[in-house]
Amino acid sequence: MAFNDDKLSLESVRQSLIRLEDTIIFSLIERAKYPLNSKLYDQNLMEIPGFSCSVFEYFVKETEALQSKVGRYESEEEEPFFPDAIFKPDLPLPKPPSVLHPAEDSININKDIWCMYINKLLPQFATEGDDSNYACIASCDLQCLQALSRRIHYGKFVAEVKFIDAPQDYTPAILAQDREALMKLLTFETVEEMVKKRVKKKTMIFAQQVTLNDTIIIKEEKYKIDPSIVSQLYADWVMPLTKHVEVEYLLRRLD
Ligand SMILES: C=C(O[C@@H]1C=C(C(=O)O)C=C[C@H]1O)C(=O)O
Repeated sequence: MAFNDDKLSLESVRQSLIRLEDTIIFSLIERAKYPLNSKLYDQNLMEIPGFSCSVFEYFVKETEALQSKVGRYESEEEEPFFPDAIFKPDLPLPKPPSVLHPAEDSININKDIWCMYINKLLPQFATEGDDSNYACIASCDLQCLQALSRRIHYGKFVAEVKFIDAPQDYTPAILAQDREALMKLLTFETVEEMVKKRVKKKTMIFAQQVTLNDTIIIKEEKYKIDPSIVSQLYADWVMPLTKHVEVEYLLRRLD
């Protein structure tokens, strides 16, 4: 994404984050087609030979194992949800370029993203019920989780460009391992306000019911997903977790 450009810049990284908003909103709209289907996430629903987990966890482990063989996790933009269940790629594909400090490898907050998504976010927008569409729903959930994880771990790239642009500002706080000072330095409240507003506006557009008559229905109850849930998701989780990743990366930037 941003590093396909000649030069990694805060502008190019922010453009990638803006594009990722579309991916997140569309994947949530897809998931919202289905009811909650809570059995999918039940750890004790059934015995899966060789696994001791929910059907969804089994689906994610097996999918990540396959995707790892084709090199998904060779990219600095991708983090697995189950790092212990992935493989080294078995195809001789070229590796994406590396632009981050090697310490990036130690930062993976997917456990927090998983808990937030299943326990907090899904119940807000998935209707109660069970339609037995487990495989389709698991696939939608994984799309949502991968998009959210990519966006949040993109904080590593944001932190890298911020450090490169102003090492004199960040170095003292890194040497002092001062999380609070780093958080203050990397926070741009006006940008965050714009993100929340843009995400709400995009959801209002993408989640409309489009018909062939001229009247586009924009009543709140007709949106495929409530736009305020998505902007709240950004305010409460996506941006704070992105900043958490930024701080964690910067703390290790001079290792
Ligand atoms: C990602 C950035 O860092 C911080 C996090 C933001 C976000 O998650 O959208 C926005 C502004 C900053 O407070 C950025 O500066 O663009």
